[in-house]
Amino acid sequence: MSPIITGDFPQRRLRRLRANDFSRRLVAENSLTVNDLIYPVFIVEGKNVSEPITSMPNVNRMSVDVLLKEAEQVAKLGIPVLSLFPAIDHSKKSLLAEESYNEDGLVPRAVRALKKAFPELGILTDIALDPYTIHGQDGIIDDSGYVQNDITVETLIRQAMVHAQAGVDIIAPSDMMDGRIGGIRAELEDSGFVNTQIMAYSAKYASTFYGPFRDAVGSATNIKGGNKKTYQLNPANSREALQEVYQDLQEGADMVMVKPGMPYLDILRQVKDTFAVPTFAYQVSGEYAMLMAAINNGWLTEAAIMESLLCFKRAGADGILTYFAKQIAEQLQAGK
Ligand SMILES: NCc1[nH]cc(CCC(=O)O)c1CC(=O)O
Ligand SMILES: [Mg+2]
Repeated sequence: MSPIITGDFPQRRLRRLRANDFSRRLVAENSLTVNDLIYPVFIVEGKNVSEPITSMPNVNRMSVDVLLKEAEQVAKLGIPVLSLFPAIDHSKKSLLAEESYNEDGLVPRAVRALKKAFPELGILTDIALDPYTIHGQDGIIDDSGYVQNDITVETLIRQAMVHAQAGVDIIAPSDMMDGRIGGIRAELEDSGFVNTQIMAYSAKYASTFYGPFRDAVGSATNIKGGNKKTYQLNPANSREALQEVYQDLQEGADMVMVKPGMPYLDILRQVKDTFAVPTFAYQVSGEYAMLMAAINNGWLTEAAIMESLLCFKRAGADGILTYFAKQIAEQLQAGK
């Protein structure tokens, strides 16, 4: 180790700087600010709808009118980005997921309403077919149930273009098909959307921690005992995650993401150190559910939330998608 940062007791008492609040703050290596937050929300059709999600306490599915009120608070708090996840009525789901590229669908309508009311608030949309397929898989399946890559990518491109036309700021493909970033980027360029940003869910693992999300968007019952192991990464792997990130960057991603968050902090650190690009982490629904369950039982205090988010910063995240975004922004604003 460098002599500059080593030193032996008692010349160097490491506890000295920890003795006061002022010096702990002064020497803190990382901090969380409101600028690090992306707030994921669930949307549904209807008016004045706000329905609770059992496995995600305090998170509701909102109709667009309710979302606009929520977005006003989000913008006031200074949260940079809101990310939209639709729960689609079962009658609109199909094998080919045609509703995913309906110009008058729930997501494009929500994007247009949000961009009109709050032009400064960044809007991110998820690109994947799972809210729109009857089986809950992220793509189009063949007779054996296998998710087919290339025809799925064609549909994802259509979905992305509909979102771009609605005015979305950030397109975030979460489907893990090969080549989708390149396909979407080429079509955006050809259509003049040169400044539409892409945040790629690059290192997305086949995780059980997405369970509560699948309840929230209503794909859980559809996917039944199924899984997404033929396209999402194996939790045993890390070298492969770097290859995924490399490909997405080569194909035109502006930002990359690691998902889930806390169980994959090692991947986050490796991605940041290897590529030095804007890198995000998703504190997913299962992580939210775990923390809320423990907090609501009195087994953990609420301070666990801030600690969990700070760990992402320490591991190299430039920002975090978290269902706690609004709550934490309020806490930060209050100076706590
Ligand atoms: N492609 C859909 C998608 N986009 C974000 C999440 C998970 C988010 C969360 O758990 O909070 C998922 C679920 C999945 O891949 O099954
Ligand atoms: Mg890939």
